[in-house]
Order: sequence, then structure tokens, then C-alpha cells
Amino acid sequence: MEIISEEILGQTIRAREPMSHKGNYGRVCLIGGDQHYGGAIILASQAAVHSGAGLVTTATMKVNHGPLHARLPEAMVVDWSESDRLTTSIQQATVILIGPGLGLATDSLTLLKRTLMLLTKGQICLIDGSAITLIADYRLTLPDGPTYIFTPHEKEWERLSGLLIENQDRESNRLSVNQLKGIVVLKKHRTEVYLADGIWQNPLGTAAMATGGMGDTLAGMIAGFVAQFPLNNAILAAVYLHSYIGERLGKAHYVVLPSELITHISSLMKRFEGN
Ligand SMILES: NC(=O)C1=CN([C@@H]2O[C@H](COP(=O)(O)OP(=O)(O)OC[C@H]3O[C@@H](n4cnc5c(N)ncnc54)[C@H](O)[C@@H]3O)[C@@H](O)[C@H]2O)[C@@H](O)CC1
Ligand SMILES: Nc1ncnc2c1ncn2[C@@H]1O[C@H](COP(=O)(O)OP(=O)(O)O)[C@@H](O)[C@H]1O
Ligand SMILES: [Mg+2]
Repeated sequence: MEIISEEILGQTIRAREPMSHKGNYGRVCLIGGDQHYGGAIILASQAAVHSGAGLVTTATMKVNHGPLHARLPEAMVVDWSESDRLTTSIQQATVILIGPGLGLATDSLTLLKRTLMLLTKGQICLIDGSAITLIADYRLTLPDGPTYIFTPHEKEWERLSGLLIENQDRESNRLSVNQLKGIVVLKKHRTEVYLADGIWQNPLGTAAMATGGMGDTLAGMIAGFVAQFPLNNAILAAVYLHSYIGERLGKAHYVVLPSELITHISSLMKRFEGN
């Protein structure tokens, strides 16, 4: 197992080409946010935009449209029950993130199944929060073709892998990850990233980050990073930078609010950008 270090940031976050445009920085489609958890998809969308994703579309329950637009006019919004528009947004996306605040209702399950069916080869699909729980509860199989990134916390990983939290050692995790045919970001105090060819541990992070919405924020950051940078490095850099900011803010704050962390992403990306 290797430890992620600060060099990953300069190696991954590149200075932008002068002639580039938003189309060069990925189209991210985020799906989630029911009537109870609108904040989760708002945070994920903000994190994707602040990480530099070129175009962001958020498919969420209609009740969340006003709040999302008020906080993040950069995002386009789709009513997740409008199936034609949703289909187009998913088909046009280079990166799809499903799960933050999706909820576990029948409609959410239907939406998840429809999304999975629409995915094609070359797309990157991040699976977080409720989407992980639904896949575990209903034993959904994921179509071959897309690249899958799961971002479970330990309890979600227990549901998905069948491994009790106390049995989640690296060897057992590796075997379960291999069966999933995806990348797993196992979130905890010292988050572990299971790539196809190795396991990486994040050395950063603090209990000041233990507050609702912090994982939704990480999911949005990973989505923004994989939309722009090479896959494995993008995941490692997003995980590292999320905790780097969290630790810095945690020195002066008892609790770090995800919405505050998000406001620091872009300035730190600028500080660490490589050529
Ligand atoms: N503002 C919002 O709208 C929020 C919405 N959220 C959404 O709520 C849905 C349910 O997610 P939750 O994670 O809250 O609920 P879950 O029921 O999936 O998991 C939370 C439980 O797991 C346990 N647990 C064990 N190890 C853990 C670890 N390392 N990290 C975190 N929890 C651990 C906790 O004690 C807790 O009881 C998701 O869709 C999520 O995106 C949450 O992110 C909270 C904030
Ligand atoms: N004690 C801690 N030390 C380091 N990181 C933490 C700690 N508690 C939470 N985090 C981080 O905060 C995030 C929490 O994710 P998650 O539980 O999915 O939150 P939510 O679903 O509420 O958004 C993860 O990235 C996790 O690593
Ligand atoms: Mg979560």
C-alpha cells in the first residue's frame, strides 16, 4: 500500500491551455437530491463546479431547483422526472455522478436503474451515497463498458461488500473490489483508494470533517477532477486535496462546513497547478 503525497497535486492539476474552452473540461451530470436531501446534491454540484468541470448539469427533484440555482447559477438543472431531458443529459455527459441525497424510494431505484442502462463505454460513472445502498439492497448488476468509481463510507461498504466494518482489512477489501470491477474510494479517517493496480492511503483528514455533506462534497470534487485529468491521478488528487483543505480549516475551526471547504478548492488548485 502506498501513501498519497502532495506531489500528486502538481502532477495532476495542469495549467490550462490558453485556447481551451469549457468543452475541454468535461460535462458532468449529477443525479440526486430528493425532498429530504436537496443539500447533498447542491454540495456535490458546487464541488464539481469549483473543481473546474466545464459544464455541470444537475438532475434533481423539482423542489430543489430554486435553491440550487440560487446558490449555483453555473449549474444547469433538469427535473429528474422529465425522462427525455434526463436521458439527453446522461448521454451527453462524460462523467455521471449518481447518489448524493438520491434517497431509497421506489422512484429513486427506478431512476438509478434507468441511469445505469443508459451508460455507454467511455463514460465514467461515480456511485455514491444512496445509490450504493440501493445497489447493495437490490443486488443490481452494472452493465459492462463504463468505468465505475464507488465512494462508500465504511457502513456503505459493509452493505455493498458484505464485509462487516471490523472485517474490512485490505486483503478482504481487495477481493471484494475485484468482484465489483470498479475503483473503490473507501472513506474513513484514513481513506483508502482501491485502484486496479494498487491501494493508496490518504494521510490527511480530521474529525473536524465529520459532518453531514462532507462526502457529497468529495464526490463532486472527484467528478470534477476525473472530468479534466487522467483517471487514477484525478481520484487520488481529489481525495488528497479535500482532506488537505479540511485539515487546514480544521486548525482554526472546531467543525469544517462542506460549503466552506468548497470555497477553497479553486484557489488551492491554482496554488498547486503544474505545467
Ligand atoms: N444535507 C444533506 O442533504 C445530506 C444528505 N445526505 C445523504 O443522505 C443519504 C444517506 O447517507 P448517510 O451516510 O447519512 O446514511 P447511511 O445510513 O448510509 O450511513 C450512515 C451510518 O453509517 C454509520 N457509519 C459507520 N462508519 C461510518 C463512516 N466511516 N462514515 C460515515 N458513517 C459511518 C454512521 O454511524 C451512520 O449511522 C445519502 O444519500 C447522502 O448523500 C448525507 O450526506 C448527509 C447530508
Ligand atoms: N474523523 C475523520 N477523519 C478524517 N476524515 C473524515 C473524518 N470523518 C469524516 N471524514 C471524511 O468526511 C467524508 C464523509 O463522507 P460521508 O460519510 O459519505 O458524508 P456525507 O454522506 O454526509 O456527505 C469522507 O471523505 C471522510 O473521509
Ligand atoms: Mg455519503
